Amino acid sequence: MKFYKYQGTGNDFVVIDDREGTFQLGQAEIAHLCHRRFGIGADGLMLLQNAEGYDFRMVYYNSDGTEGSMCGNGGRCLVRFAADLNIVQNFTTFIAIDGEHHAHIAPDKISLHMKNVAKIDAIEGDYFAQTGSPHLVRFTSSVKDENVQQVGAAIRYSDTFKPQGGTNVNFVEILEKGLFVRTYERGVEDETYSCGTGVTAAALVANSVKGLSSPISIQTLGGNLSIEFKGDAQNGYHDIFLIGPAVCVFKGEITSL
Ligand SMILES: N[C@@H](CCC[C@H](N)C(=O)O)C(=O)O
Repeated sequence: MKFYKYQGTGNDFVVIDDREGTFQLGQAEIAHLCHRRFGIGADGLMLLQNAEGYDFRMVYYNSDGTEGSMCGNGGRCLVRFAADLNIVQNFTTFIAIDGEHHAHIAPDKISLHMKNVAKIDAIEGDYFAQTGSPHLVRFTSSVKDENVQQVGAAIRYSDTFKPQGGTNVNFVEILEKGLFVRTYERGVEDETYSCGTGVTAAALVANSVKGLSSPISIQTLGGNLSIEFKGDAQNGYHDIFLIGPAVCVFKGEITSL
């Protein structure tokens, strides 16, 4: 089976062209391919499939092999893949697990339209937003000193989030210009270098609670992103764009599973 490897600010993905609809691997096999010792190594695996009325369908699996909710960086990488395959050029409309998305394509960046966010919830001193995936946002004065793995896992598996299948957890420091965000990702069960739906949640919460205005620059361990949006916490957020680089790293052939 032929595969491609893409990354967007260090959030990395195995990508498969499944327009013929022949992909049949199960959870254990997907987890194996994403394993960084025994497989290709990635935060997730994505399929690009045909979808009537759209340029393509995005199917996203976390690195543990479970089907994930929306992945913002994955969406940006799959748009780049569709452009590399010449399925789309400057603009695309595609369908993902959380509904329709469109994106603008430039050589150095993909601007991905994210779903509207109706509200921000305050939860025990933290904040929660659903940006296609569930995200807790915790402000901190020094994000580099946070134990993202340990504290993130404790929140992800806490009783508060258990009924809804857990949550992703973002630690957010306000910088002179923008935010520095580190994310514990559900389904990877570790910190990733960047999380698109996570930085989107962080930006909207920063607007709602700290008054930062659009566009908001985001620093992650894997590089820089930008979030544009309209609206506010009272009336909800719309026209939200996740903007940043997405590139093909290499391609190859899967020879054993
Ligand atoms: N890396 C992603 C988020 C992926 C979804 C998440 N792990 C989940 O299933 O909750 C992003 O860039 O948004």
